[in-house]
Amino acid sequence: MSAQILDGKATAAAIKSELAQRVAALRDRGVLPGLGTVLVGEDPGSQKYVAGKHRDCAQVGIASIQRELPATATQEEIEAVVRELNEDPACTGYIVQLPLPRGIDENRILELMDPAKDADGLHPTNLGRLVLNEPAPLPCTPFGIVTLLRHFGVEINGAEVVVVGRGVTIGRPMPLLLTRRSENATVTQCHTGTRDLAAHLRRADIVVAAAGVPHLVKPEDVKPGAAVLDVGVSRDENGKIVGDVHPGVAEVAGWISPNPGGVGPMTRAQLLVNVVEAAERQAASAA
Ligand SMILES: Nc1nc(=O)c2c([nH]1)NC[C@@H]1CN(c3ccc(C(=O)N[C@@H](CCC(=O)O)C(=O)O)cc3)C=[N+]21
Repeated sequence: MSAQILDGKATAAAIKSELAQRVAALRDRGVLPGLGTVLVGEDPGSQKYVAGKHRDCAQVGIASIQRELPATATQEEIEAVVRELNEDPACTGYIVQLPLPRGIDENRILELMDPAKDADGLHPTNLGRLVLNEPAPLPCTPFGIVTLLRHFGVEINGAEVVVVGRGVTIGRPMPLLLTRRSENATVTQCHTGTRDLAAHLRRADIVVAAAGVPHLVKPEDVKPGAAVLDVGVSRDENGKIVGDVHPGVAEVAGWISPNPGGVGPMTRAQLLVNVVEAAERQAASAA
């Protein structure tokens, strides 16, 4: 038996076609959503992701505002671009592509962003709102994972979930989303300090593997029928994506997200959701 595929590419396409209608309605009211991206340095992976985001924008009718700085950019130069996007009415939402070059204070950059334009949901005010159960743009990857599970009818309510990883973009916010009353999961967060990862994994109905360790989740550690989400995007020597989930897991799991084609496209789709919702709110408060 082989796991059912949590097809992020197809699900993202469905979300994008719904968003295209909402963007058309906004444009009829004279509002044009615009996504800004700030890319610092020449990392080929980051360039590829940012290019993908602008391609998605074109598909749904969102304007693209691209800002690129060299790897040698200073803290002050990056902050100047952030201030410029905060002021630019054409930019209704934006992201600063992470990681930033060494020596740059990432948190200070995130904090400087206008939280109303935070398309990633990573501004401290918006992460705080998530903790406080207040409406806010949600971090795109955790949001995309919840949407993907819902789309395929994977039961989240009452599920035992193991999140592997404690990074700021996925590992830390993921349990906050999953433990809301609307999701109602029980979550264990594992990380490099976890004594017996396999023991936790074996009990999980849903595994979110976001450690960035190639093939960390092995077939023998997965409960038969579990849903396994592969968030890792390590690269092998040929530049090919290697996930956190061993390919053999597909023979044990009930559902598995392919990588590529799973969580990545969902992340991008939820980014567009955040941009459109920010534009809708900005239009409502201007009216
Ligand atoms: N401020 C910020 N926000 C982010 O959302 C953010 C970031 N920084 N830094 C880097 C990570 C990485 N990330 C990905 C998004 C889409 C794919 C994606 O769509 N991947 C395709 C394949 C792409 C390929 O083949 O390289 C797929 O999975 O099918 C991957 C990775 C967003 N990130």
